[in-house]
Formats: sequence, structure tokens, C-alpha cells
Amino acid sequence: MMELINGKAIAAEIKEELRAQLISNSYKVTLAVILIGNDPASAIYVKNKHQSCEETGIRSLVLSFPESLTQAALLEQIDMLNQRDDVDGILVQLPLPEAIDQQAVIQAIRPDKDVDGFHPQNIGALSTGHPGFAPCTPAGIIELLKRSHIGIAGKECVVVGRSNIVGKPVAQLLLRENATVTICHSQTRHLAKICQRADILIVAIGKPRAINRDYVKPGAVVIDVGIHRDNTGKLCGDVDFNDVKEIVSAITPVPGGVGPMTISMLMKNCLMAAILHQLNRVS
Ligand SMILES: Nc1nc2c(c(=O)[nH]1)N[C@@H](CN(C=O)c1ccc(C(=O)N[C@@H](CCC(=O)O)C(=O)O)cc1)CN2
Repeated sequence: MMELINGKAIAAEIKEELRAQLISNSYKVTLAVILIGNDPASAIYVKNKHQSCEETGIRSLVLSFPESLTQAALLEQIDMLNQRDDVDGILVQLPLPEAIDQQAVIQAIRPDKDVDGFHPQNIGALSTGHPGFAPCTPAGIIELLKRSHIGIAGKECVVVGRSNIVGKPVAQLLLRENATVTICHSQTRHLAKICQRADILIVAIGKPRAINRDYVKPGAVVIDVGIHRDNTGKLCGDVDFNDVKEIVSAITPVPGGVGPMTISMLMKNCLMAAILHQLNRVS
């Protein structure tokens, strides 16, 4: 019988645990989110982050700016937040307007406040196994597998997609959990054949319903990171859910799978940042 991995419920459970931890230790945690421009999806994600902060007991500051904000002005805002002792985490909502260099912005955030885990120092820590912030979506995927009692050690994991935000970091995290990991991308030959090897198939390619049962080994676990709206307005992922659902052992739905975990893991990174800052103030 196929298991539907309920990311929404697991994400809510994590937020509840974090809230209890915050209350019992009287932690004071603050997240600052910078939103630039009028992208409707970004506005919704920032609103959801603000709401999750409220639910978890984290103070949330949302700084909204027009599309015309210059890179220099944005870097100045980040610098101010870097210097504020009352701010534990800083997040700049992506994508940014074209005129702004995303990498320059990511590198301007203090690594100990980079709760997105995108700074090169945190990326480096992830690949060497040192402490640091892991990016939220990849960390959420590992948490989903663990909380669904799906073993990772020794498994054949195939990651389809090599983005800096999902593909590469999730491969690093799977490796840390002792999986055997293959990363596939747009130039990969015999993609279906490689995917068919996977005990755990993770798809983050940004193409609606691109992965069907031809790519899936019967009994595999499928994690779908994509979010799209099809031409009827319905949300769907990178995986053709209806085509694969009868042959998989477990699968994440879209919506309600990986997406909600991104925000819960952000809350977790914020708490971790605040604990580190508190420890540094005491010592
Ligand atoms: N600075 C960042 N920018 C972006 C990130 C990020 O991690 N850091 N990720 C995405 C957007 N994102 C969070 O920012 C995000 C995307 C989707 C979801 C989610 O819960 N999706 C729901 C469906 C929502 C819908 O109705 O559209 C789901 O999958 O169930 C949460 C967060 C890009 N930018």
C-alpha cells in the first residue's frame, strides 16, 4: 500500500516542538525577511514565513522594498541587520530583480545569521561535515524521510537537478546520512535508466509532471520538490503523481509535501542561530 508523506502535518509537528522549546527555555528569537518587488508568489511565501514565526513564537520583521531598490541600498540594509544584536536570522526572499546580483547579496549576509544556509561558508560546512546552517528545503527532505521512518543509510538515492538551493545540498545531506548518491541533470544520458536504480528518487528540475512511471522502480520512495500551476490552474509537481502513485512505496504530494517543510526548517535554523548568539553573548 502506497504511503502518502504528509509534509503539512510533519511541518506543523516540528513547529509545535520548536514552540515548546522556545517557551521552556525563554529563548528570544528574531528573523528579518527582506522582500523586494511585487512577485505575487514571493509575497505569499513571505506572509507564510511571518505567520509561521507568529505560530512558533519567533519575532518577525518584514522589510519590503520596491523593485527599483538598488543593489547598493540593499547591501546597506543587510549591513544594518548584520550589526543589530537583536536580529538572529536574515533572509532575502528569492528571486531578486534582474538588476541585483544574487550571489553578492547572499555573500553579504553574516554566515551566523544566514538562516537560508546559502552563504558559501555554510555551503562549505555542509560539504565538509562542519557545523553550519543547511538550506531549508534539503534539510526538510531529510527530516521528512526520517520522520516517515524511511531508512537512508546504504540506499541508492538519485537526485534529479543540480541547483545550488536544492539538488547539490540535498545530495550532500544524503551522503552525510550514508546513502549512495547520484546527481543527474539536463546533460545526463539515459536519465530514465539511472532513475530506475533509485530506492529514493528526489526530483527538483522545475518541469511540470516530467517524471512518470518510466523513471521509477516499483517500490521506490519519490520526493517531489517542484511546484507549478498547470493550464487548468491546478498545483502540480515535477512528478506525474497519478502515473506513479500505484507503483511507489511512498511519495510526497504537491501541494502538502516538501513545500511546508521549507518554512519549518527555516524556523529551526532561526532557533539555532539565536541559541548560538546567546551562547556567544554569555562567553
Ligand atoms: N530566500 C529564499 N527564497 C526562496 C526559497 C528559500 O528557501 N529561501 N524557496 C522558494 C520559496 N519558498 C520559500 O521561500 C517556499 C515555496 C513553497 C512553499 C510551500 O509551502 N508550498 C506549498 C504550496 C503553496 C502554494 O499554494 O503555492 C506546498 O508545496 O504545499 C513554501 C516556501 C523560492 N524562494
